[in-house]
Amino acid sequence: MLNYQAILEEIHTSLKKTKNTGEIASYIPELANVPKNKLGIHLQLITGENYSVGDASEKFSIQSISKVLSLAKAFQLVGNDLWKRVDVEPSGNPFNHLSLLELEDGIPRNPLINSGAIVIADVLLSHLKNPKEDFLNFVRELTHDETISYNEKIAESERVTGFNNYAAANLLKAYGNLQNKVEDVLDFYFHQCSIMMDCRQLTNAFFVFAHKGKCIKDVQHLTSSQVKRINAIMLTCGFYDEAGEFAFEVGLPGKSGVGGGIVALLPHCFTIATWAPALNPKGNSFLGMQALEQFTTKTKLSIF
Ligand SMILES: NC(=O)CC[C@H](N)C(=O)O
Repeated sequence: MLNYQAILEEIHTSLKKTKNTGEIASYIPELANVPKNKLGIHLQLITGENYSVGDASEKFSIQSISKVLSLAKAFQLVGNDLWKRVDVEPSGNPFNHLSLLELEDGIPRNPLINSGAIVIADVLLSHLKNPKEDFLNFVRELTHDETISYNEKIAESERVTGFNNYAAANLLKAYGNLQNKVEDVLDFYFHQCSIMMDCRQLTNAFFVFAHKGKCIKDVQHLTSSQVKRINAIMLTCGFYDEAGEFAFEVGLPGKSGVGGGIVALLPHCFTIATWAPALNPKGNSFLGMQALEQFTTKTKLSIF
């Protein structure tokens, strides 16, 4: 039997000694206020045991990690029709690149790059009565946690500096792949990215992807086929142009965000979340990637 607590502590100790060459994302000014040296890891086994180390109970902005949750809600609402508007291929490009979007007639490569997530936001706007409220309720239902909320300051900070996302949304609109107003879709998108969670809450939220669509309280939210597809998209697209590297080093489906969070999972076994806000040049947490590499190497638990 593995001593998970001891393993997490070993990883934490070793990474605290590592020179952190990552940089905090400052293109969203409000994110730049977070101390660089934070490091938290939380592990939740499918059997319900929990293990924590470091700053695992401090909340941070989940940013692009929210794209998996919005994808899950949209997939639940419209099923396979979703794939008419967004593809499922890795982009091999940074999360905010637009060149492929133009080459491919306004169909984003996948739902986890910004343009793809903006299309998903548009789908949710068209299908939810009170989009921001209903989406937040979905996240709260998955986690059974009413304390999870948007961070209005971060959403506003991104709105006033989000020129690249405005460009993406306008391009999508020009190609006829947005039904709602650019401003409304982006308002929803900036809010979903601003959601605050700690590492433990993230392992609760992503439990559904490790447990055939059932959340921590055993309620079925997605079919096992939907979960299989979402996990495949996380594995191939969850880390943008570093998805190959993450599969190679860690070997788990997962998702990163520019707030410094990463969540990953082994189907039928566990979910794990890390938070270390300084990012590598590809926009993924510098220490978080290493923490997860060490975890799957030490435990020999990966999908491969
Ligand atoms: N990779 C990320 O976390 C990016 C999300 C961020 N809100 C953006 O759109 O730029």
